[in-house]
Amino acid sequence: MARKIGSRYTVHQVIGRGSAGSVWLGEGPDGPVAVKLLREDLAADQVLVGRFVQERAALTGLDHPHVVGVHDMVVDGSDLALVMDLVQGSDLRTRLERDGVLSPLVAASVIADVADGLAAAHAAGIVHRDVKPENVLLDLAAPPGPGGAPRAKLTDFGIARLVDAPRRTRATRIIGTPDYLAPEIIEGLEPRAAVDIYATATVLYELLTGTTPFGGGHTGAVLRRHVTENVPPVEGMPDGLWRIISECLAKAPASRLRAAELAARLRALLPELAGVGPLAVPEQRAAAEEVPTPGEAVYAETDAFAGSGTHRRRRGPAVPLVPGPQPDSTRDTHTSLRRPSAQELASYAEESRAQRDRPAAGPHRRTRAQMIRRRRTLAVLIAVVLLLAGAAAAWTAFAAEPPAGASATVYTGWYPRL
Ligand SMILES: Nc1ncnc2c1ncn2[C@@H]1O[C@H](COP(=O)(O)OP(=O)(O)OP(=O)(O)O)[C@@H](O)[C@H]1O
Repeated sequence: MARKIGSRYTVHQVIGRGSAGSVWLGEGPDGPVAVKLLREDLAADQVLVGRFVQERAALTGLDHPHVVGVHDMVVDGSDLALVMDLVQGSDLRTRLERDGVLSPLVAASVIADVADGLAAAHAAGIVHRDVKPENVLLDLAAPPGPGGAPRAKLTDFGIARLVDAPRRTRATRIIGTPDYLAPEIIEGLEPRAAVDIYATATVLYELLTGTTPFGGGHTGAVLRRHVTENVPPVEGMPDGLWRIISECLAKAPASRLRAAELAARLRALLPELAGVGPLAVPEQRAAAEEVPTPGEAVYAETDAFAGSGTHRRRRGPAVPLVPGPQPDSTRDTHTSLRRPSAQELASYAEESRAQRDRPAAGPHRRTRAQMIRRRRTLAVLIAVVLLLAGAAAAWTAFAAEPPAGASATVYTGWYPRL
């Protein structure tokens, strides 16, 4: 049913839902638009509305072919709406869920588009802070790129920061989606453009392999891996792509490529990626189903954050962006987390080293089948040990004589014959 938003826009039907509200197909004076209508509790927050108005110029000023443009912002009674370019297509998460992995050529082309969009934003002094497949829209109305790759547009610039601030950006809180968080954010540094590069490389890795490099298990484990672990090489990944990913996942922000460099390096690789088939990585895909490691609940602000691995977990409950009613989406989203203390990170580093020394490459590399096998072996071993112990106890109970004065009922174990 049609509904008026401000004096200039009419919305007709919901085309998507996120944690901050719903996205509607709408009509404006210049033609079709997408209208993101923020949740009522957010729209009623005067501080938040003030910040949106304040940042209006920055949000509406970004004009680039690989950025979803925000045309207008409407504050009207209980409605707070962002009027955007209407992108005819799906988001990258939906594509990834459909295809599992993308071919190196398509993945590199999509990420080159994203990096181009980021370069424009960074040049304007805007850090996205929540780059992830959900925030990349694929424009199926635009002529396709190399290898039939859909053209990509980055959306939701600065929205995470605006909606979360000012209540939840205290020094002890982290804003972002765990799998894509750069280590410096976890360690408490001010997020700069390099955090977007780290997240973009994470998305590229995910498009190629079906999982994020540090995701899987409990949120605390994910954050620890970002800070302490290096991503091991992936078999079959084209060398050029692997070098780019490794450089952009560098722990030191200054060592990462700039957005324009990333786009240029990826585009230069495209000719040699033509004809290279998608990677076969069945084992990693199953990793998302692993169970959390016990004792890793230290970071979780609410139970909803447990098991934040976003890869292949899209049907889990959505995590609310700010306190309030549950969002109507069924997807995970960005979260506000307690930042771990230096001591906690140090102890996780220690734990990580211990894990590395074990034969398995780490809990997030273990498949469900492997874990089930491990558990079965362990159960059989325990059963054998218990049986042997029981047999030994029974034998000694019959063979040994109780000490003088000892009651038979308290004599339960082996006792030396005197
Ligand atoms: N400009 C747009 N044009 C067309 N469809 C859009 C547009 N913006 C968003 N959508 C659709 O609406 C869905 C929800 O978008 P929204 O930005 O609200 O949430 P999200 O980014 O998926 O998740 P979250 O905001 O919780 O992180 C998207 O997945 C996409 O399918």
